[in-house]
Amino acid sequence: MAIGTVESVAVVAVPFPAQGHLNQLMHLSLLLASRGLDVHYAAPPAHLRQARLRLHGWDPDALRSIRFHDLDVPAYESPPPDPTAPPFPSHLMLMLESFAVAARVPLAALLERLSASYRRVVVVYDRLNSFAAAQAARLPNGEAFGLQCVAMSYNIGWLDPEHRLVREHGLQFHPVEACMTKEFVELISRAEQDEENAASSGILMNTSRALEAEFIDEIAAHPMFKELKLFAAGPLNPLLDATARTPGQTRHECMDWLDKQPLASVLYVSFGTTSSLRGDQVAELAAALKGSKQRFIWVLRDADRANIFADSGESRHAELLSRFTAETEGVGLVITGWAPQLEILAHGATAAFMSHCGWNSTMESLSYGKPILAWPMHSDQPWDAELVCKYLKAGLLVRPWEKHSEVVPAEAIQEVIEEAMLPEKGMTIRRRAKELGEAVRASVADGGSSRKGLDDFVGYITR
Ligand SMILES: O=c1ccn([C@@H]2O[C@H](COP(=O)(O)OP(=O)(O)O[C@H]3O[C@H](CO)[C@@H](O)[C@H](O)[C@H]3O)[C@@H](O)[C@H]2O)c(=O)[nH]1
Repeated sequence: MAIGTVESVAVVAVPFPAQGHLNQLMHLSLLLASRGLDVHYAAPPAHLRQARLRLHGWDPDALRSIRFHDLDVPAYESPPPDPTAPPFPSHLMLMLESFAVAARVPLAALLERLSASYRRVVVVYDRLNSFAAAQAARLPNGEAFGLQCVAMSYNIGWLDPEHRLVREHGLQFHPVEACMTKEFVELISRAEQDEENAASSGILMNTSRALEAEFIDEIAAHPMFKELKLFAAGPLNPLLDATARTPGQTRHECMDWLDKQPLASVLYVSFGTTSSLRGDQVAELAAALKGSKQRFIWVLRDADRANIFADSGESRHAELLSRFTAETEGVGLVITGWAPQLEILAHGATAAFMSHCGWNSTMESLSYGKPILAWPMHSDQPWDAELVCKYLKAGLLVRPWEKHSEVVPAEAIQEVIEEAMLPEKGMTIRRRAKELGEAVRASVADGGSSRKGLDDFVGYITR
């Protein structure tokens, strides 16, 4: 597509500044750039750096196909997470509030500049950043689409926790106020209001009909959504092949260890980038991993700070770790830095994923056909755990949400690990996850529903 002519279309991606969101718009941006579109990705400087540094599943050279723009926001505090507090990442709120207010001005300036040289400016904003839709609406040639970064079925429960589909499938939608802070519920409500006022054209969904077809159809018919164009185009995360290698990237040392393990023998344990386990819970999990005698890779890190570069990288579990790694040498690995999650999940030696059920981890695990040992921590995660365990039947619950303020004892964790990992016991969920993995991969292949979703989106914005 020609650059800088009035004939062309510019896509401007405006991610919410937290890892689980930065990466989804980054994957989408790279997919759109690979279709020849001019893609601009705008975020505060530290978050641009973070998104590029933690790019996964893509050759880093692909980043050259996107133009990055700083959305300068005033300095914000970047405190460490408090592992003794409830697990919601409240330490990010100062930055998130400051971003929502301050990013409007530099974004408006960027959009005005682009508006003058492109036929159409398409703003794809994270739905938590609906202020960006309002900025697009001010342009004579602007159009806005929201990116839904969580499960589409989550919207059903949010709109109506007693919805027919929730009831019919025997699912439970836990009240949002019980899963996140009041401040964050307010932030979401403001975003919803902004989105409604800005009259966005539609929503792109990072989900696949292979997982959520009936929820997607229900949303499409809902009065709040039926005027919108909906495109289910997920998973946006790259699907690596069986070699589990990302072209152009240096392989993490844990992959050499995985190469030496038998097929489907390793449990991968990680809780994403917004949860920190209490010290006593870490000790119980360590005892369960050791007691289960299963091979494992455990990513033991605290939640990200608002500015990840303000973190020294030191682990508060150094003492436990030195003992634990000696006791489990040869059986497992602990990673305290950034783990190559996509490569680990793609690898044939990985059998299952103990996860907090962030939507990325859920999609990534299922797209690689790996069952989930679900241990939700906050926000949409309790719903994702319901979806995975009860609806898709590709997981086991480690801890029901009702017990979220309790420490889960080692015996209970170990029992679930054994159920999932031992050949005869875990067979059902492993088989089901494999089937889903195949269906998800088919949906992004030629002729698949998610491939069509992305094609339709590109066709629409370049009309
Ligand atoms: O060492 C690590 C740790 C994480 N990841 C990646 O980081 C992302 C983490 O995202 P996710 O699994 O969604 O967890 P969170 O970071 O907790 O995500 C936040 O954002 C999600 C999308 O909105 C929500 O579903 C979650 O509830 C919310 O906590 C995934 O792509 C992982 O592959 C790595 O590659 N290496």
